[in-house]
Amino acid sequence: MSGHASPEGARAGAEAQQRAAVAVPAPAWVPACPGAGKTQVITERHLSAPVQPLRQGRALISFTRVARDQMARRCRLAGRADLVQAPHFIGTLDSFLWEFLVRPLRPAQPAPRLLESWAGVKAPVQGLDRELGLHRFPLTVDPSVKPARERVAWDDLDRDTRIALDGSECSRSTWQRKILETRNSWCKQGYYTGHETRLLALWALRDPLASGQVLPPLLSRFAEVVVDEAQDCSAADLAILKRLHEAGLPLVLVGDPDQSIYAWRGADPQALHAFTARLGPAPLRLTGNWRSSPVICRLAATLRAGNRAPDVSVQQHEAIPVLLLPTRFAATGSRHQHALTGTGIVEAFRGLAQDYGIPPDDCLVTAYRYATLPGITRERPNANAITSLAWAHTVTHTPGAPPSDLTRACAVAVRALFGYWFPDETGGPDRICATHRLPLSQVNRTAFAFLHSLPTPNKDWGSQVWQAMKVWPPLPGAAPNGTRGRLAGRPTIARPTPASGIRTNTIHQLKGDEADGVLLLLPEPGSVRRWATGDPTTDETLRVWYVAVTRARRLAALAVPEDEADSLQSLLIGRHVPIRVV
Ligand SMILES: Nc1ncnc2c1ncn2[C@@H]1O[C@H](COP(=O)(O)OP(=O)(O)OP(=O)(O)O)[C@@H](O)[C@H]1O
Repeated sequence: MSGHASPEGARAGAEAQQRAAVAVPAPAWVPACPGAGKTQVITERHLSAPVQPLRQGRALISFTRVARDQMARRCRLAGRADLVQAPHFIGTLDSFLWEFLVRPLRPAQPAPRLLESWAGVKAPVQGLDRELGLHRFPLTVDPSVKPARERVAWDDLDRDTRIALDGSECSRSTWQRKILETRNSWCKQGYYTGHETRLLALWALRDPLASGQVLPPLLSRFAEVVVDEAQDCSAADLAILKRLHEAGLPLVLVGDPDQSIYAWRGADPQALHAFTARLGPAPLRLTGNWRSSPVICRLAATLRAGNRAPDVSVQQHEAIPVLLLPTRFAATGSRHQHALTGTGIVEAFRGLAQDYGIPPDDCLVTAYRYATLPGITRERPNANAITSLAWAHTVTHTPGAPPSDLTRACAVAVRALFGYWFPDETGGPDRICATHRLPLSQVNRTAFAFLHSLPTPNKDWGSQVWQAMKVWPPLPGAAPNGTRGRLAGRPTIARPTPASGIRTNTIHQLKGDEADGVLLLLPEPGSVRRWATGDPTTDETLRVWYVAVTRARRLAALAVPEDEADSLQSLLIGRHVPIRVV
């Protein structure tokens, strides 16, 4: 679209690209820039399906439940609730593989269940010199060997788990054996997560007998499978998709390789490139950015591989410069200080955004790591049980907490109470409820009331929680046994921040999101050198920053250590990015 000098030309060009992507026959590869309207294109493609009942459907696959819900909502809003139901399918890749390649081959009893993570059940790895939850050990699949090999992703352990393991006398291979043993025993009880789903899907597609069972129903059900955010596919995901493609399932992959930020979880840009090259005659590119201003498109171009020209900004023509905020970073996020005014960095950003007419609820503050974000209380993914419960407690005392957080908080409390009330039962909460005929609504109400009644987390919270657990009226069937189920340790409590009205989240959590104003915190010393000299092809951190700045519609702001501000300013001026140091 580089030939479209006028705004009208740019818009017409971007619209033509979108129309072409809506209509391209499968198999196809649609690489798209940030803000290209990928979700829009995929939904339009789906909405173009005839209204009469179809023998075959379309599957729309995404990586997050948020994206899934968004696509389903758009279909309903367009008056096409039929497109959300069979023979169509809208869901995550995990649930698609589970539904069509894995579950049909599992024994009917115990009823197979797909868990979001092992954190959903009480699954301790026991028998070694310390006990750690199974969910703390990420597993990966190597699809290049047959049968596909799995292993613990030791490099991806969180800090707490690494520290716990460093103190263990047992070797990594002993741990791995125990971890896989524990996992296998849960699979025998019918529980699986996305990892086992991939492993079993690969096996099913490679085994002639199994694939003879699962492929024909899949091929007859779907005329097309569209995969959104294809850059997030792991090597195992791609191996599965490749098999499906070879079996004749028409695939459309849509994605932005520059936004590939899951290498740590196995995403493999090279494998994606090799696979998509075989998909269609030529990629169908979307190069118009409907979200961001030209200044933001310029800024983003400095963070991506290949020195390509900035994307065309389709509908935003305001020239708010990039704001550069020299910052005194502190060890905790809530103490970061704006150097010029001495106020908190979020407060400073809030004022600046307001000067441009952007209200706080249209702003986002983001950083690579939770730890460096101003500390709204968030659920840490691998926290120990007492810290998770402290998080859950905070959620129930936060006015306007999002419903998804409340649901999770309730689940954390159910796990804690069930651990004490049903210490001998090995199944997940769903199975315990079924065994004791406990209605889920009653369980949730009880857990919520218990959580709400707890004192504010403090250093003696562990014993206070324990006292509260012991006296809370138990549900029918409860059989506590001594101190089993007592939550050990002290909670790690996030520092509450004064309500700024601004959303904060890590960049990985912001995928697909957008806001008028975005502040990216870059507290790590050396960030500017990395920006200037790093190669986004190999340096994932630069791609993560790319995702962050491309969330912004009108205003992008960067907080960097005071002594690095000058170099970032020169770097951006050298790349023709309008900038204002504030
Ligand atoms: N044809 C269009 N007309 C008007 N607005 C559009 C059009 N296409 C997309 N948009 C808007 O542009 C913004 C970006 O779209 P969307 O979120 O679908 O992009 P995306 O390709 O998924 O981006 P990313 O990968 O960066 O998350 C949205 O606000 C969307 O409503």
